[in-house]
Amino acid sequence: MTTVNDTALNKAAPDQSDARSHRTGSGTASAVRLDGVSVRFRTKRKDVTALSDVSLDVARGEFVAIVGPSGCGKSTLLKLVAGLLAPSAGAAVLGGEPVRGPRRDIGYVFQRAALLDWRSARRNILLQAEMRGLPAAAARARADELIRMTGLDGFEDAYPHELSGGMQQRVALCRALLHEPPVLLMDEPFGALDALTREHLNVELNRIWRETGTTVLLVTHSIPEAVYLADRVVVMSPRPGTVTEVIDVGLPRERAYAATLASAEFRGATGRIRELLGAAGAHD
Ligand SMILES: Nc1ncnc2c1ncn2[C@@H]1O[C@H](COP(=O)(O)OP(=O)(O)OP(=O)(O)O)[C@@H](O)[C@H]1O
Repeated sequence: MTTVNDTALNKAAPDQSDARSHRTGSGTASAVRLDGVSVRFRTKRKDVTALSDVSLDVARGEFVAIVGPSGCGKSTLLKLVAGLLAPSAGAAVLGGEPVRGPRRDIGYVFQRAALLDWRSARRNILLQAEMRGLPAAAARARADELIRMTGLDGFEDAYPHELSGGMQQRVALCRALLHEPPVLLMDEPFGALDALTREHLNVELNRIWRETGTTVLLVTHSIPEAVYLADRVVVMSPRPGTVTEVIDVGLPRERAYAATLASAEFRGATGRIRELLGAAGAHD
């Protein structure tokens, strides 16, 4: 398994993981792969098949968004990649290595920032380094870089209650990126924010993704958010979740917000996704 010591705070990490990463049949480096994955939950009352035969190949540096009706297994899919869940069938492969348990070479951002109230923004970010036993000076330098990148300068010493919801999510994003994970998993990270803040954070995330070169898997309920941010959008069916279609957005990676939303590619992709989700009876 790739450990944090292999990659953390090491500028050369992406190249190293490239050397290790699995090569697919087409010859592209694959950051995340799901091979015919199914997940079945057995509880006392009933069995639930959350995912059924899901296959997906995400290239290094790619941004993939996942949309689908509530309960179709989107969070389950991210947990599989993180190694927090084992598949009932099939396999997840991360950085060329089969996922056999919790992986440390990922960053995870959830809907709620889950910051520690008694720690400042900077010290919440540095928690990642403390938990991983990373060298303190390098971690502080990286935290400062991320604080600048996310526009949190001036708020480093503020406590969570002194930060807006959007700022708290920025802190959570910095914490998830501190150890320079090759793969960032985001589960509805902006779902609790107001529309304007969400828009700002979409623009920032697009820039941060381009600057860091991190592979991103984003679960979202927002079709415009998925299309604005992603190279490809995976549309899933109602439970048991399967891949209905993968939409290639076909936009350049650098995306001015208003111009992107007005583009034919954006309208085409959002229209197609609405059609697919509508056909599944899952979306207005
Ligand atoms: N630990 C668990 N035990 C039993 N069932 C579970 C467990 N985790 C998830 N499920 C079930 O698996 C299905 C998929 O859940 P999951 O949270 O992945 O869906 P989702 O697409 O992320 O939903 P939402 O969009 O509402 O967040 C649901 O029916 C859920 O009830």
